[in-house]
Amino acid sequence: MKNSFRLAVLELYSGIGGMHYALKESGVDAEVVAAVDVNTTANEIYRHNFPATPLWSKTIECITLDEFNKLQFDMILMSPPCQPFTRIGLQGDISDPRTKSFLYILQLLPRLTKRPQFLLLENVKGFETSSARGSLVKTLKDCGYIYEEFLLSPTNLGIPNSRLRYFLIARTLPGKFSFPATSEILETFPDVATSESVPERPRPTSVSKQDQERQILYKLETPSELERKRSQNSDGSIRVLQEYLQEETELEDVGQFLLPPKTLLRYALVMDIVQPTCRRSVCFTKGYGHYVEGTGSVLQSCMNVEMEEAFRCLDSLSEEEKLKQLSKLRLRYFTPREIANLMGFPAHFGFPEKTSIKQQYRVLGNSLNVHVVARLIKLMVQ
Ligand SMILES: C[S@@+](CC[C@H](N)C(=O)[O-])C[C@H]1O[C@@H](n2cnc3c(N)ncnc32)[C@H](O)[C@@H]1O
Repeated sequence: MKNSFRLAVLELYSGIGGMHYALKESGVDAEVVAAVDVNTTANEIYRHNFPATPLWSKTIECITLDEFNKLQFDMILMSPPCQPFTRIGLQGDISDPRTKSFLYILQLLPRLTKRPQFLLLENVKGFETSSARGSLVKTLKDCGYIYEEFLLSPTNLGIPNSRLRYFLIARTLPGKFSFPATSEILETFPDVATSESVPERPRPTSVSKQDQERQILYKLETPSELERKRSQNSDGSIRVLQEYLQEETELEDVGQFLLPPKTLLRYALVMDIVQPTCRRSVCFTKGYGHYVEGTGSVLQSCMNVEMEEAFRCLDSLSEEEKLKQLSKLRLRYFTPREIANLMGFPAHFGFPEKTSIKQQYRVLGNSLNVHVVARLIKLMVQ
């Protein structure tokens, strides 16, 4: 029987349950009454971690109004497919078939016998200029909601990972948010005094003048990219990557995460390489571990060698010599567990034994930063 104080939550496009973890972390007294997703692998992982949650393995558009009404939910948490809105994609927006289920939800909202009090949506940067966002905002206004939009990244909370995403939180009138609502898209948390998000161990790493002078463009990077990375690494309000890494002794087979020779030779100059002492990493996407370029950072796991030394005069070397030189860095992929750490998944989150590493990267790349969403849920409800 439903506890009358506990909020009933509908988790749409539930994937591996990033929203569910965020809900738990938010401390809001709530229970997921149904999670919906069509992806078999994601659903197996969801079930593995939330065996007691009703998981509907079907497409959203085949769920009837009646079935939704029966759930009596107070909150919707959802991350609709983002491919129709990605800046590098075709931006099919509402004409992309993958937006169909989202438009179906917008049609249902005014027809529900009891409208949910709260709604949170996550999507990629790019969604804010889409027609889908226009339809969402119109529906919310027509249904008597107030809303606030955000463009946030885990770096806003001192986490050394970029994952800039669009978020919208909404609640029904006459309720109001605890912060002054604006018509702007907020790029920081309204309630986060900077000191609150600063982690315990920020030690600003100042780059010495001598080091700066030694920095040369040995990779295919523009001077402004290099400068951006340097300034991120010296931002003491961000934690260091080391805090999110596994001990190599913890890894069953570290060899499987080392970059294979072919990849080293082909992509060394375009990879985003970070060290454990860095305060940054780029967004991990679903192609991580499979494609190298633009899918996430790789880690230099041997620190006895300067990166600059490994890349010196690379062009003039034979393939064999090149490989020998680059191998000294022991470049490896972040493990799925390390990516889960950066994305805020708790230590007890796990994968069923049969989930391959490739599948783990894929579902994590599709998921979200739990800490960022937890903070937004709290902000929406309080
Ligand atoms: C961006 S991911 C959401 C990830 C999720 N928040 C998580 O933490 O893993 C989108 C998810 O929507 C699911 N999906 C896409 N279209 C769907 C539909 N029409 N009905 C149900 N699920 C759908 C995909 O299988 C995918 O898992």
